[in-house]
Amino acid sequence: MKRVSLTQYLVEEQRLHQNINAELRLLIEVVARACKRISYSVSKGALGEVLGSAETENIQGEVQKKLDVISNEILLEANEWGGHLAAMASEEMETIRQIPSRYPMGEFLLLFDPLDGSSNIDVNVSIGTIFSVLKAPEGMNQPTEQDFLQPGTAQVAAGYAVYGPQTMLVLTTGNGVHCFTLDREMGSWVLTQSDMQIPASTKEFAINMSNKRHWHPPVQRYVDELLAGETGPRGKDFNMRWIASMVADVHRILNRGGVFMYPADLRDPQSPGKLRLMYEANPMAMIVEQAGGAATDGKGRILDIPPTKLHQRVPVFLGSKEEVEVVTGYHGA
Ligand SMILES: O=P(O)(O)OC[C@H]1O[C@](O)(COP(=O)(O)O)[C@@H](O)[C@@H]1O
Ligand SMILES: [Mg+2]
Ligand SMILES: [Mg+2]
Repeated sequence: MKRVSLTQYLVEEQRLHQNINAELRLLIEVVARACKRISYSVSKGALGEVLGSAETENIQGEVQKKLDVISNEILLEANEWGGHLAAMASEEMETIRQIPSRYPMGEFLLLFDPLDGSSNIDVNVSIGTIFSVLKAPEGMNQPTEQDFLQPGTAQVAAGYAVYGPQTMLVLTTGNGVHCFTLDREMGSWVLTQSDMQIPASTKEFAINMSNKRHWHPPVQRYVDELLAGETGPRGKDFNMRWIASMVADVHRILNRGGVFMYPADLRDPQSPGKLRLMYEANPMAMIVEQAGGAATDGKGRILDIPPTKLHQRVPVFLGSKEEVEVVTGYHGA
């Protein structure tokens, strides 16, 4: 097998499509290097004293795990001196992080969920890192939070690393979705899947069923029909999977299809769901669409949502196109 490294892929992509300039390539390489470091910390577990709670709270009011904090620090430190970024935003930080003035300011904005699936850290189940890249507005002096509030369609790149049995990096720069596997001996990312495609139809769904009694009627109806199986209105049996790490659930769907749902529910009518638009929904929606799938908030395309705040939450329905269309249709879209 001819081995293609991440750098070779990025250089070739620029040669063919002119969509990854040197600054963007550097940014992606720095993020990938940071993910490699996070992967090493994750794999050390108790030996590296990285498990357990940090006993601090993040801006979302969630108790942080040590690895949430460590991963956030790794990504901040790796990116602040690179010269490719104007500023960063993280699920774990209240507001944006400027690049220190001693470093040159670059043309991109980076957003990340440094450690996705925190509840799985201490039980050795797949977790990940999600990132999104936007262009900084032209002529900007010091970036502000407002500069980050761009719709998902404005993303120039999105990706995630999944720390599972293998560590993988899944990336899109708007020209298909490609997967790189970390070769630990060589310390390099090797292209192992090109042009990943999500099958349009599926017999698998992913949702946290324990919230069923709180769901809105369209979600109740949709999932009841799936559960009714072969003799129900859908005429086929569906299987269910729920890992509780979005990265791992989306990675499965990219590989064999499926529909992933995290709806808003009746518990808190003010809260539009659990997942965060800027760090989770937008980058995953870009990846899923680039792989031929669909991603909506039940009403419309996630990538078209105009963000109003950095830590905004949204309902999410994504994956195999036919199923996303059915559940979105039930919301009256
Ligand atoms: O525990 P629940 O309610 O099933 O939620 C699981 C969801 O929450 C998340 O873990 C949120 O991510 P964080 O760990 O980054 O907060 C998703 O990855 C996952 O899909
Ligand atoms: Mg997350
Ligand atoms: Mg997280």
